[in-house]
Amino acid sequence: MRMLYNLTAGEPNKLLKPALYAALVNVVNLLPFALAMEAARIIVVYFTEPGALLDTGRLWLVSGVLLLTMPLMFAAEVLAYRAAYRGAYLVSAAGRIRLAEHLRRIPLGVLTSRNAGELGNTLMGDFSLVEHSLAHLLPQLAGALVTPLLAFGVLLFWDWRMAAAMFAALPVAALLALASGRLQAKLGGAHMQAKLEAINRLQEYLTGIRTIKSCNLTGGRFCRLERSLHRLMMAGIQFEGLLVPVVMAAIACLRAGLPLMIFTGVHLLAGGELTILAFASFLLIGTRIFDPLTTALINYAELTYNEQAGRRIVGLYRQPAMPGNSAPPDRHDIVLDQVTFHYGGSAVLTDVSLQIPEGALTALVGASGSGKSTIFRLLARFYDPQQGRVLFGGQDIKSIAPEMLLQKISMVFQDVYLFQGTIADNIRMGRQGATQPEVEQAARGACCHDFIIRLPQGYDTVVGEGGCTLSGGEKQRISIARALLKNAPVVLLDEVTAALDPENEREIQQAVNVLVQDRTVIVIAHRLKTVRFADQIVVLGGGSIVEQGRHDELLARQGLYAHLWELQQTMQGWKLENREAARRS
Ligand SMILES: Nc1ncnc2c1ncn2[C@@H]1O[C@H](COP(=O)(O)OP(=O)(O)OP(=O)(O)O)[C@@H](O)[C@H]1O
Repeated sequence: MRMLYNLTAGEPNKLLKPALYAALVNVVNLLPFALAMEAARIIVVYFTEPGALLDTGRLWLVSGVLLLTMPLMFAAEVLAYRAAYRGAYLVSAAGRIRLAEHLRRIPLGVLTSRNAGELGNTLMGDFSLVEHSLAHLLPQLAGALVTPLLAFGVLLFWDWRMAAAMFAALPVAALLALASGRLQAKLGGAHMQAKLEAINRLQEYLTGIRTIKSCNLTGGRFCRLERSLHRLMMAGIQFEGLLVPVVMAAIACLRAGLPLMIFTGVHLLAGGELTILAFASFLLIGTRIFDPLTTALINYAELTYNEQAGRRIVGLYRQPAMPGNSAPPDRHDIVLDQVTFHYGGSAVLTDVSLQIPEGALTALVGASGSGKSTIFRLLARFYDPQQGRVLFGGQDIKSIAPEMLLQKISMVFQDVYLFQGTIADNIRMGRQGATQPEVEQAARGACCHDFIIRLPQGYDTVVGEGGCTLSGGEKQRISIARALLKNAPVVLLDEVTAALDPENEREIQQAVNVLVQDRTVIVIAHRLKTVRFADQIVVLGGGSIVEQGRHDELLARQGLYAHLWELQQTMQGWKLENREAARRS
């Protein structure tokens, strides 16, 4: 039952209709066979019973009915085909959307613990295997079992000795099939693992191709990919090589029923315990009955492999979504109340308490790895803290629906991802349904209108994968335009001007100034001079808040902030001196 549940990606009820139709097809397909048997009986009677006449009237009737069964078989096949395909495509299409939706609602940590290639494979590859099982394998299996079961019932009634001989080897074949299922699960798991690793290596190779080329790593990196592809090949060979003999042995066992039945038939015939007609009928049935059973055996082996794909899908469905379904309040102050958080290892934040007033600019500073981005992730509820609370407008954010919370927050990161589509579409991601003038107004505010209209297709220029490439500064301004269009009351800003040329920096600073007006702003500052005028500066270190206050207060305290400030001032001087020295030499 669990296998069926997994194979249908948690929707076994969707299998009912296709399986019923498949069984119907198999029953209808028995009709010509039964009619042929009746024709054979009429002819045998004519030849074996002295003085018997050839019943041509009945033979005509049998032929007529046989003709009529053809459209019936056709109709049954079409119905079964449609039921199977529709059911399968509906399950996979709706399932993919449902899973993608669900992924949005589960903690980011669950997703980042898996590779993007692995998730992509589940959404596409695993659903394809489920689709194939639903459209072909399961209906075929259901149908393939109906015919022999029916036949066994009829034959048992007719002559139990012949029926028993015909199916004598079935239990051994069934045991071998179960063993092949186990083997399939084990080897199939290893094969799937090798496949996922190859997908991940391929993705790594393609994503990092620029770095690989620039570092001249082509040889080394290609080896990694080549090794994983080789492992995949070996896993495939092992999988097929070990499994095929077991499946073939099960099929051979099954087919051994035919000679067994013939021996029994000859023995009974010689003893006068079986008529020629019965023997001929058993022979006829015997040559046909093992084909569906062979199909069932092969399908079972394949289904065991596909079940793992279904199990991965069901496993993701079962990941609990983040709790909370109430709307966020209208207040926009934020509080971290004794927050402790870790990603699975040691704590990144320990007992951190922080008040972020509404409408104020709060800057987070500290050494690399001190937990600045982690605080962002907690505020946006990508993760929930293990201890303590994050309060948004006085309300615990665990009770707020994640997507409703995100409506209140705009985020601008250093790494901007542009989706495949036009520039207008990319800005409109801030607010779906925004009009073209609204998009342009946001672009003007973010100082990107001028460069956009200089592009060949203006706002309709395609960017992202395969599209036009924008510079880092241009991408950042697009992401600020998105945030402006979203018009959220809280802005999380990862210092976006780092590593930009002065012209870009000036434009972005201008755009940021528009974005942060009258909003609650939390900014991660890498260069302290950019947040000199913040309402409060929070200095992080060793997983907790080391200092907190305004720029001047912190400088006067002569603590970590003053030290960092001093360091950054010296760094600038050092660079200039060295350039000067380089010029002189
Ligand atoms: N997804 C993750 N899984 C495990 N550990 C993580 C994860 N993200 C961050 N960390 C670890 O948590 C610590 C804090 O990381 P975080 O990104 O919050 O620091 P940061 O102050 O923003 O650093 P930077 O200034 O370099 O961006 C680091 O030691 C980092 O290695």
